[in-house]
Amino acid sequence: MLFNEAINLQLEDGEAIYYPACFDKTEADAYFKSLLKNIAWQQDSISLFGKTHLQPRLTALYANNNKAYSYSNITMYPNAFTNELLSIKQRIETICNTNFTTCLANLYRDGKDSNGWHADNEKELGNQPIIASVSFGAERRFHLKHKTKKEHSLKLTLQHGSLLIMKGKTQENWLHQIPKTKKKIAERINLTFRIIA
Ligand SMILES: O=C(O)CCC(=O)C(=O)O
Ligand SMILES: [Fe+2]
Repeated sequence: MLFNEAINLQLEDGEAIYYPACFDKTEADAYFKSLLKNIAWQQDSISLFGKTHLQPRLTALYANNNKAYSYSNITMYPNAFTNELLSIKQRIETICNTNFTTCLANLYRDGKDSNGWHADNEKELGNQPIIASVSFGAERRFHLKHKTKKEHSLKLTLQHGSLLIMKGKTQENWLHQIPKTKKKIAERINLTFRIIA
């Protein structure tokens, strides 16, 4: 595989590009290990359909401003970026030609952890947001489906050290999820860089 090969996922009414090897194995191994230890992981409760549940994964928010991020009835307040997150941010900013303000980190502890169907369409993200999603650790399946054109859907495996960029009308027209899996799998860290201005 070419280093930093870019694969355009050719989304109908959207735009997504996948870089299977944005970080090489040595870098990705090191980032995984230290992010697991150093991120301020927490498990929040969310309200869905009038019921309160613990979120099926751990999360943390980092930013270079003090703007909160609210979704599923929770409001997260940011920590200041660590040097490590800043170095990851810098790498993907060069690729995306974009300056990100905020990083939402997700830790999927095992196959029972997940992220249900959603679009990242909160109003603080603005119109046609660009979201850059970095994966370290165990590989997980990522599903995309068009909101109205049922024949358009896509499944891919997000690899250790990969980058997935979603932009344009993707959040307007598509939903995405990380489904649970019965496979015995290890932890996965995902970092989604966003702009909250
Ligand atoms: O874990 C992932 O790859 C997806 C995370 C995600 O969709 C989100 O945080 O909005
Ligand atoms: Fe998302």
